[in-house]
Amino acid sequence: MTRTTSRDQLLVKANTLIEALPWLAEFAGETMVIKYGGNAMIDEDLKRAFAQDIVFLRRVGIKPVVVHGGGPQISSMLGRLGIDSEFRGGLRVTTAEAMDVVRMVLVGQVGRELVGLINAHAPFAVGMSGEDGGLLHARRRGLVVDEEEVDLGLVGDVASVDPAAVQDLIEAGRIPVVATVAPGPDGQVYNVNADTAASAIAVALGAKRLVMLTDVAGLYANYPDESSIISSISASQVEELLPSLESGMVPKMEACLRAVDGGVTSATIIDGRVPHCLLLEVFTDEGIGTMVTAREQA
Ligand SMILES: Nc1ncnc2c1ncn2[C@@H]1O[C@H](COP(=O)(O)OP(=O)(O)O)[C@@H](O)[C@H]1O
Ligand SMILES: CC(=O)N[C@@H](CCC(=O)OP(=O)(O)O)C(=O)O
Repeated sequence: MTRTTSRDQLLVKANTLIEALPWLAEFAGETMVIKYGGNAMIDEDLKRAFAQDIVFLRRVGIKPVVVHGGGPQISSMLGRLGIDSEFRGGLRVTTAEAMDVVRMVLVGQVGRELVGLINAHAPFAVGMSGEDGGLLHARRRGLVVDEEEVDLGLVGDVASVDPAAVQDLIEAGRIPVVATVAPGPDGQVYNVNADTAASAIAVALGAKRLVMLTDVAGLYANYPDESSIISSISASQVEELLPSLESGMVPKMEACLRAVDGGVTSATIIDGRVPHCLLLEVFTDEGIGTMVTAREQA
């Protein structure tokens, strides 16, 4: 067989690999929490590319922990079952009936699918939920809109994280894949927003990075004005922007803030619609998406 790749093409390939070199050194042995949003799970090729990226991280000595969402998948199942649901402040108002569906879809459907996609490469992935090994404990989450308390039903905030079960899996060379439902003090299971849970888990694990895949190119200062995309922003600047943000971006930016305030070096949102976005973010100099960094020192 004759080789058809030109010398220039070979050079581009070699340069791409070499560009990764400092990042491989920087992140080897570090824990990275990757939040995979339901809106980024749009087609089979993208999901397979995501699984490849996760296995890539693991193969180069990074310790990936996947925390997944599944909002659109939950909405679709609720629709099929004829159960209404609405969002307030980016959070799903969750009745007891809806909670059964949330748990079924996140643990039994989305989580299973991701485990299968990763394990098509090697048997690394182990699925779990916030209920397993006491990973997450929830408390009822309140929301105030226009100075009025909104009842979100069975929506939980993270009260505490016990990362031991996740650490055991990491030590064994596994990749934990976490669905974000969690028990409360009353024994009731709560629906925890996946951004919120990913951030709390990243802090508890002392993760180096939190990376969140979603369905936009990043944070826009003035959404959806494309020219207002932000590549890097400090936690204090995010805090100033928060009151002007809408829908799913509110819990997402709050989660980024909590992560960097809790010691995670950076929290980045990236465009999950771009194939291999995770590799591009972690192993290229420019990265993609919006990186939230620690507050400026006073
Ligand atoms: N300022 C903003 N910048 C980017 N996206 C925004 C902004 N304000 C609101 N959004 C919305 O937030 C959505 C992402 O949040 P969400 O739907 O919760 O995603 P995911 O399922 O990935 O967690 C985007 O699709 C976009 O419609
Ligand atoms: C309280 C709350 O809103 N929970 C989310 C949990 C799933 C999630 O967060 O999914 P994404 O990451 O895909 O948005 C929900 O019910 O949709």
